[in-house]
Amino acid sequence: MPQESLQQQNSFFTSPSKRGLKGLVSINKEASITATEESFNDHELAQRKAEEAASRRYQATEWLRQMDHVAFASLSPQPSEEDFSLSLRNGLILCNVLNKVNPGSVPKVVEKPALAIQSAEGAAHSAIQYFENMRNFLEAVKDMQLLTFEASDLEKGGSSNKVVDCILCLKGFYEWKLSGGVGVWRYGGTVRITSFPKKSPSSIVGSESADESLDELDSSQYEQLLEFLHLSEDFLIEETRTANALAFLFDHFGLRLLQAYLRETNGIEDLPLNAMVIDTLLSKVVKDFSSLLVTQGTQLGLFLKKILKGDIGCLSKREFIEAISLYLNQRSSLASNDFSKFCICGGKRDSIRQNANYSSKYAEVINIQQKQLEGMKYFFEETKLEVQHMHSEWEQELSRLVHHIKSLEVASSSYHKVLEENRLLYNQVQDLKGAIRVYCRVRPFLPGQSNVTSTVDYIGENGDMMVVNPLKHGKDSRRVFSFNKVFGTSVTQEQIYADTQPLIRSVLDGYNVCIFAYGQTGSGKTYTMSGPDLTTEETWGVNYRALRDLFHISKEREDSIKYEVFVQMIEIYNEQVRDLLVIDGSNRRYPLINYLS
Ligand SMILES: Nc1ncnc2c1ncn2[C@@H]1O[C@H](COP(=O)(O)OP(=O)(O)OP(=O)(O)O)[C@@H](O)[C@H]1O
Repeated sequence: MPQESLQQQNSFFTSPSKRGLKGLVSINKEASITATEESFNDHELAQRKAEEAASRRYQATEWLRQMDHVAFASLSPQPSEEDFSLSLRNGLILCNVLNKVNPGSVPKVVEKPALAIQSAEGAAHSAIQYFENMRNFLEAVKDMQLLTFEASDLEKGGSSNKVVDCILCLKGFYEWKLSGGVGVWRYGGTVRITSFPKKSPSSIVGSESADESLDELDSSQYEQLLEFLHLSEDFLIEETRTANALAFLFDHFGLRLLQAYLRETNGIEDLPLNAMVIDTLLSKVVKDFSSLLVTQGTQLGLFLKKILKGDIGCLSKREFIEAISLYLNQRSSLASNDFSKFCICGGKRDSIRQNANYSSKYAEVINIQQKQLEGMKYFFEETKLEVQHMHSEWEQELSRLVHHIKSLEVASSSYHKVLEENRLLYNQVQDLKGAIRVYCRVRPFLPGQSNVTSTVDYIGENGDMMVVNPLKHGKDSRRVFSFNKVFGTSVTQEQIYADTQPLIRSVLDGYNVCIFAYGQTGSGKTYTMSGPDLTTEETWGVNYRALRDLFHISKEREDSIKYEVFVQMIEIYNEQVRDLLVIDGSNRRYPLINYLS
């Protein structure tokens, strides 16, 4: 459908690649519109075109009325085509509006409201009187490379559509400028390419509503079209850079803002950062970024006007470009103007554009580096604080440890003192008990000796023992012997060792101790000193129990004292000393030492 095709063409602001393609697409669609139009009812089509033209005319009129008080007074909100042309024919409204859009474009405007007689009869006189206005307006518009029209288009039989196109184009340019002049601009839904050939046929560039169909394109227009498409490619490259820079700026700024929200918004940590929350935050960021662009554009405009000393009201093109260069240099030196290169639209002199690009790129690099530096500085400060904090914590911990160690030292020295005292007392007790102690153990009868009568008559608690000699009579038959202690036949190995054990500890405190068994053959010396069964701990004799305690105590004291234990086991038999630890059966004579641990 033709209407749909037009809507599709009018409803985009797409990526550069899509826009690059659009030049071709729009022409093809216009051709298809022309072909399809024939199948439509002529009347219906004409009516629709008239409605569309009227709608665009009202749109242009509304804007003119907003921009200029003369237009407000002389133009009705919805003028007929004739009234519209008549009101604009003297060029006064157009010049006034153009000077507002681009101050100084028409330096001299013939302004005699009294003579602005709005009547069909006075049109010729008015056209002559204000011919200068119209000429100046058309030249200025052409200089600005906007859509233009012929003066005759405002006369009877002329095409007011071209005039409407020119005004809407001017409107689009004005709005684009107000929003900061970034990138490309559009009017009536059509992207305006800001790059033109030296002799640009501005009347066809981007003019969707032009009445001409593809069929009507003559060869020169076709060449112009090809030139336009070629230039579109150049523009495409330039615009891709612009788009990349904008994408970078947005990413940088957007992510910074997002980061700031996440850091500074209270209670955000309670929110689950799911896709919906991220989307919401990002849409807020996008909104902020958009408003920043608009604000920045407005401020830029104000700043430029200030630099240009707006009260002068007019400057030559060269002066204006010089002022922009000056402004860019100032902004570059401040290293904070990411948008500077977009302030100059395409189509200007190459040298100016290159300077602006270099300046802008330089500013961009400096800006990025400065931001990185700021980030590093911030990070450095944070790390420094962290290190200082850790340092003070370590110092506190260290002083606590030093204090603790000192108190331990004090406690340790006291402990050693007490321990020493304890040892002294202990060994004094052992001395008091007697340096030489003699114990007597009575061996039970061996199996098979049950009929024999024991010679031990009585064993006293104080170490006395009475022995009966059946071969003697009277007083001589009984004799009493005194020992430190007498152990009866039922005493266990453990009980025997209990009286010996304290002496083992004295050995480790540096006292000399000697334990030996004495008695006739078969009296139980081996039984008492070694024990009948080494595999059973219960039956261990004095030797093994003493060694076990020695190793146990030396283990307990290993942190403070290191003991070396040597063992030797000897037997004195028939007045000969023999080594009992020799295992080859040679019974080598003393001294021979075996090292145990
Ligand atoms: N208190 C005891 N209870 C039970 N049996 C014992 C006791 N003392 C010794 N005997 C037993 O008496 C026997 C002789 O003991 P043992 O060999 O110890 O004597 P001895 O003095 O070492 O002899 P020798 O001097 O000839 O070596 C062994 O059979 C031993 O088991």
